[in-house]
Amino acid sequence: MDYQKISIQITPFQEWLRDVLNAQLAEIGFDSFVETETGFDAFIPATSYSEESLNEVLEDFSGDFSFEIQSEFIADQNWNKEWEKNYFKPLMIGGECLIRAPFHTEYPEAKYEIVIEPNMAFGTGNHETTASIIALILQNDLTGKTILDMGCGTGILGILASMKGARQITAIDIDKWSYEGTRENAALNNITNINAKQGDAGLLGNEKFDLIFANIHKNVLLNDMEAYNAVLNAGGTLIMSGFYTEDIKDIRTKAESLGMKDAGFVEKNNWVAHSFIKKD
Ligand SMILES: C[S@@+](CC[C@H](N)C(=O)[O-])C[C@H]1O[C@@H](n2cnc3c(N)ncnc32)[C@H](O)[C@@H]1O
Repeated sequence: MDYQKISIQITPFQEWLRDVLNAQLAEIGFDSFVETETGFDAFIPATSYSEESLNEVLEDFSGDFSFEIQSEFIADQNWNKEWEKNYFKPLMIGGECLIRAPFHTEYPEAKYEIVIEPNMAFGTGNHETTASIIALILQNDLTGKTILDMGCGTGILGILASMKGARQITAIDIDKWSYEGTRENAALNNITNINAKQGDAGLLGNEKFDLIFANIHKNVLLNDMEAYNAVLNAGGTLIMSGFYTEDIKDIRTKAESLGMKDAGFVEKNNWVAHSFIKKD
């Protein structure tokens, strides 16, 4: 797929504005964001890009802020190179989980080493939401557990769960790149117990899980939480992420209305990963 890369510098720079713009641009089709010192780079499939829609989003803030915008067309075959060159560096989380690409040659040793082939799927550990869930997984023994990884992206969470002893992982993503990426990344890491599927909560059936990750976004979580709850074993944990601190109340209200118990949350740069336990 060809992509359009839009680099935006914000003056005066405000982190909260970067988060707000990322959320609003996601609504008009941008699907990946990379933070820069005074702004961010945003990526959108070239066929979905509309300069007019972008300007409409920025106009709302133009009274208080100015934006310097650069636009670059990235042909399909250049994407990996672009990523490799600029963004994806070996990353250590919690002192024991290293995430790297196959092309990295220098990296520290780690107890868990995850190799991710960068493509258009989300999930290299660089985003706060992924990093927070990885940190939570590292704190737990998953031996023998069954896992559902909703919105699996690169498959990174399911791969770590498998390395931590999970028995079987179902990984679902609505996006074809992510579904294919999860299969490829599982193979790259010699993981054989991840069953990747393309789709959404509509694919969930009778199979039950001990632990569910859903790092998607607020609206999908609110909409599909009932379906996640329905396939969670009693006493099992649902970890949701992909929303902001100010959204905790809505997420919690919905979870509690379904009979789940608040099991705490972690917060990183205003991004939240919230755990809930299904009552026995
Ligand atoms: C923020 S990424 C998370 C990727 C990875 N799990 C991680 O933690 O880094 C969200 C993923 O959810 C997928 N997604 C969006 N809506 C979905 C839905 N309704 N059901 C399943 N997956 C969805 C997107 O395609 C994307 O890959």
